[in-house]
Amino acid sequence: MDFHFSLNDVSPYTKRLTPAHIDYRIWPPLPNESATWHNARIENHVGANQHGCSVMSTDKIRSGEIVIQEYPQIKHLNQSIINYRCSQCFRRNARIYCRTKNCPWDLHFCNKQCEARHWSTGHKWLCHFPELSKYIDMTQDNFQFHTGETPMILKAYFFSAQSRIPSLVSNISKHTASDRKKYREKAQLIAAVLHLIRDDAIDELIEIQGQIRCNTIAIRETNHECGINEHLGKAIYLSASKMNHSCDPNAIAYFGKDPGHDPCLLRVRTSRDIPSKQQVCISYGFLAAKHEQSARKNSLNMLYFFNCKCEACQAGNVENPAAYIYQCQFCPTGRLASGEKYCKACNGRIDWMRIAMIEQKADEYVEEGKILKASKLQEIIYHKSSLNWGEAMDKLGEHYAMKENYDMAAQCIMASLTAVRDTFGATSIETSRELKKLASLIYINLSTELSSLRHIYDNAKNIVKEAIRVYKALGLDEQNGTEFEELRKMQMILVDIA
Ligand SMILES: C[S@@+](CC[C@H](N)C(=O)[O-])C[C@H]1O[C@@H](n2cnc3c(N)ncnc32)[C@H](O)[C@@H]1O
Repeated sequence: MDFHFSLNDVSPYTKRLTPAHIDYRIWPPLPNESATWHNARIENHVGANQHGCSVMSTDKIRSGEIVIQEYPQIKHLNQSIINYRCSQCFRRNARIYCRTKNCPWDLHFCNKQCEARHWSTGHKWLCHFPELSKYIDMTQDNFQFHTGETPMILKAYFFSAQSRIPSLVSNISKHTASDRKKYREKAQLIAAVLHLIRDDAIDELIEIQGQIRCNTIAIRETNHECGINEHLGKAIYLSASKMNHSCDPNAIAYFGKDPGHDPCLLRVRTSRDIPSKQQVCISYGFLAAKHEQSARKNSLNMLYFFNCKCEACQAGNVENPAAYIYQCQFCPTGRLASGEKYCKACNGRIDWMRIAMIEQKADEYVEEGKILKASKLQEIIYHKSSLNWGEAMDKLGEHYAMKENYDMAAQCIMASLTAVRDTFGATSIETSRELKKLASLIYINLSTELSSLRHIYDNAKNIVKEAIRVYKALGLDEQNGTEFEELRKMQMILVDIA
């Protein structure tokens, strides 16, 4: 990456400020945003198979309980939305400018309080340095995205007058040589512009970029009306960042809506019951149910610099449902991964040539929009618990729904729900989506076919009830309020009909 800025460029600016002015002690302390764990605590493990700190349950935790709610210690709004989102609270409709005329950072705020808070927690200081915004942050590549923009690095550097974020891992020795070179270049430029006087400033600024890269959480907001998941920015949560990754996580991190609708408030909820003294883990984006083990390992190594030792990976021999998509040609139970010569259940020799031909023809039909024909072929080759079968049934369900045949559509989504539930578990985001779809279809059916009402009525009641349970267990009742309200209304109407 080119910074378009050399150290020679620094001198005209640094003349304006002496090292004493820029000494780190004048940076305002950041407010302490630490959070409390419920039925869990951070423990420090030392040992061969351990990965530093982790979060352990101190008591039995029930599925759906919130283990932590936390505001970020350091956050940064996505550069592409600074014109309409508040740089302090990330809310929409930001119209107030920074108090400095011609603020080099071009920030917007939703009200004077947000502007004042941003000003007093570092912006007052950054406003003196147009060169930091113009030269260092002008490149918007992936590298910048991962390491954090200059304000984030500086807030971390001056955090509580310490020189790096306390106790966060950086795994710096595992980052690639070329990335470390880029960290050094950026650290040198920052140190030169700010005239940092500490001998170890450069090393600390490098370490911080590693810490940001290994611990930042992307803040997202889902607009449920149009289904868009907007990336608002990134942040460091000092307590939640102690949670390790698992490819089969027992907790989910999300940005819920608190009464004040703070888009940056992070919540972590358990997605199944957790016995006492067990690790509470989230997923950093890779799931055993969805991604193959080698792909997960490679991605985690590349993005976060660790070799995953979660229980799902340790088990090793656990069959990855995502890989076992085919149905044995001879027995109803056999489930096969691509290329396996024999079925483990009946020992039958598999004819892969035939499977490949059927699959290719089915794909052609899908491309031509002949969904019904495609599904007839897919039914022959895909296992009924596989996601491929789930997707096929989803498409067919859509096809019937377009033709207003809601009964058939509901039957297809029921098959898709079975595959998704078998893959991701009964209490999972994926299952909740299928349940919601199915509840809506059965509900429409209920209102359009009053004559055959009885046979679908019980079904509707059970599906809506199950959807409500899953939404509550995963915190989707708050996170996805509009949909939850719809389910609630359906439930009330179903009771009235009875
Ligand atoms: C956000 S931190 C989690 C807390 C960290 N264990 C600590 O001591 O602060 C992420 C780092 O923890 C370690 N880690 C997390 N999950 C892991 C896993 N499943 N296997 C091995 N190391 C893991 C890696 O070093 C990773 O970069």
